[in-house]
Amino acid sequence: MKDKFGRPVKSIRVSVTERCNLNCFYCHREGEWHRHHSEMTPDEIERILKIARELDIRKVKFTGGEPLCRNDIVEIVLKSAPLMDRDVSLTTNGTLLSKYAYELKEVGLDRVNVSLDTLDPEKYRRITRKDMLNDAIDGIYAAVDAGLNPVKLNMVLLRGINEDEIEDMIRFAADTGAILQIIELEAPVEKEQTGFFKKYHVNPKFIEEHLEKIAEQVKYNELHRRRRFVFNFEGKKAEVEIVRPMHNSEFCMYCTRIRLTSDGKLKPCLLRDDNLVDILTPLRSGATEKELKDLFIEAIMRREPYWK
Ligand SMILES: Nc1nc2c(ncn2[C@@H]2O[C@H](COP(=O)(O)OP(=O)(O)OP(=O)(O)O)[C@@H](O)[C@H]2O)c(=O)[nH]1
Ligand code: SF4
Ligand code: SF4
Repeated sequence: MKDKFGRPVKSIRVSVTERCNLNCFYCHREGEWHRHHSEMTPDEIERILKIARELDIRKVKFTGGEPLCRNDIVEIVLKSAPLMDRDVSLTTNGTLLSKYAYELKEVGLDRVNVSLDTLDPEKYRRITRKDMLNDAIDGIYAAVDAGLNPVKLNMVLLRGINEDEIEDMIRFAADTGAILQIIELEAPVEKEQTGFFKKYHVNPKFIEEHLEKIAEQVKYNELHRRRRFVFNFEGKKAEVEIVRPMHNSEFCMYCTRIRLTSDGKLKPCLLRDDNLVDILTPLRSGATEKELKDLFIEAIMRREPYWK
């Protein structure tokens, strides 16, 4: 199904919890700024995903907070995977992944993105306020070993903190067989002028320009219209994607995602909080499938590109 701007909706990002065992200073919490404690059950998630599937949404990504903080995450994936035949993935900070990677693979998880901004324990502590770098690294190795493929590493570029680690991160990703995603710090327009954003934001365009020169192959990520640069790094194959969401009208033009917040609201855009559609409350009060599907369609119709 397409929205008013002709953009098809192909994937859903389901936040299963807003809890997290880390506390990164820049966290955008998948755009969930309202604090709440209610979470959807695996059966409720399954019911909502069935409706998504009827609307031809066939890819799901589980997010949080930290999705592995849910001790029923395996059940959630087990129930959801058969509905989404194309791509079942999860974005995690990796610290609990060595415990779950094999089981998640078994119940239908295809791939995983792991947040890793630095390989320096001191900087990791500064960013996440926790001393868990080794747990995250163990989680990455477990994910590769379990056959989750691809494993992507998400590195948010932070001025004055990890700009000097790009080579080390490329080396680590190439050594582990992971794809490195270098991500621009992002914020909605009203937060763009804050001291915080100005202090840490770096435009990663210069990295893209450099990779354009050295790449042996440029693959095209059809899902996001992002380019993936493949090159030889110290004798190993390295793959790097640059995620540049800020003021990127192309990124929004080809946005095919809708979100479901952990308290059951359909969220048409990461950067907006004023157009949510509550689907969980009607579901809990006995709404029919038709009524729930209409709510889903309403949320799709509220989608609009953020950067135009
Ligand atoms: N503006 C915007 N940024 C997004 C959106 N989805 C993801 N991002 C950015 O991309 C970063 C990485 O997100 P991931 O959850 O790893 O997913 P992804 O890389 O977009 O997706 P895949 O490559 O399919 O795994 C996030 O931290 C955001 O900065 C979105 O819908 N809108
Ligand atoms: S690990 Fe992710 S969800 Fe948790 S605090 Fe850091 S950025 Fe936020
Ligand atoms: S419209 Fe743009 S900002 Fe909003 S979710 Fe899609 S890509 Fe992100």
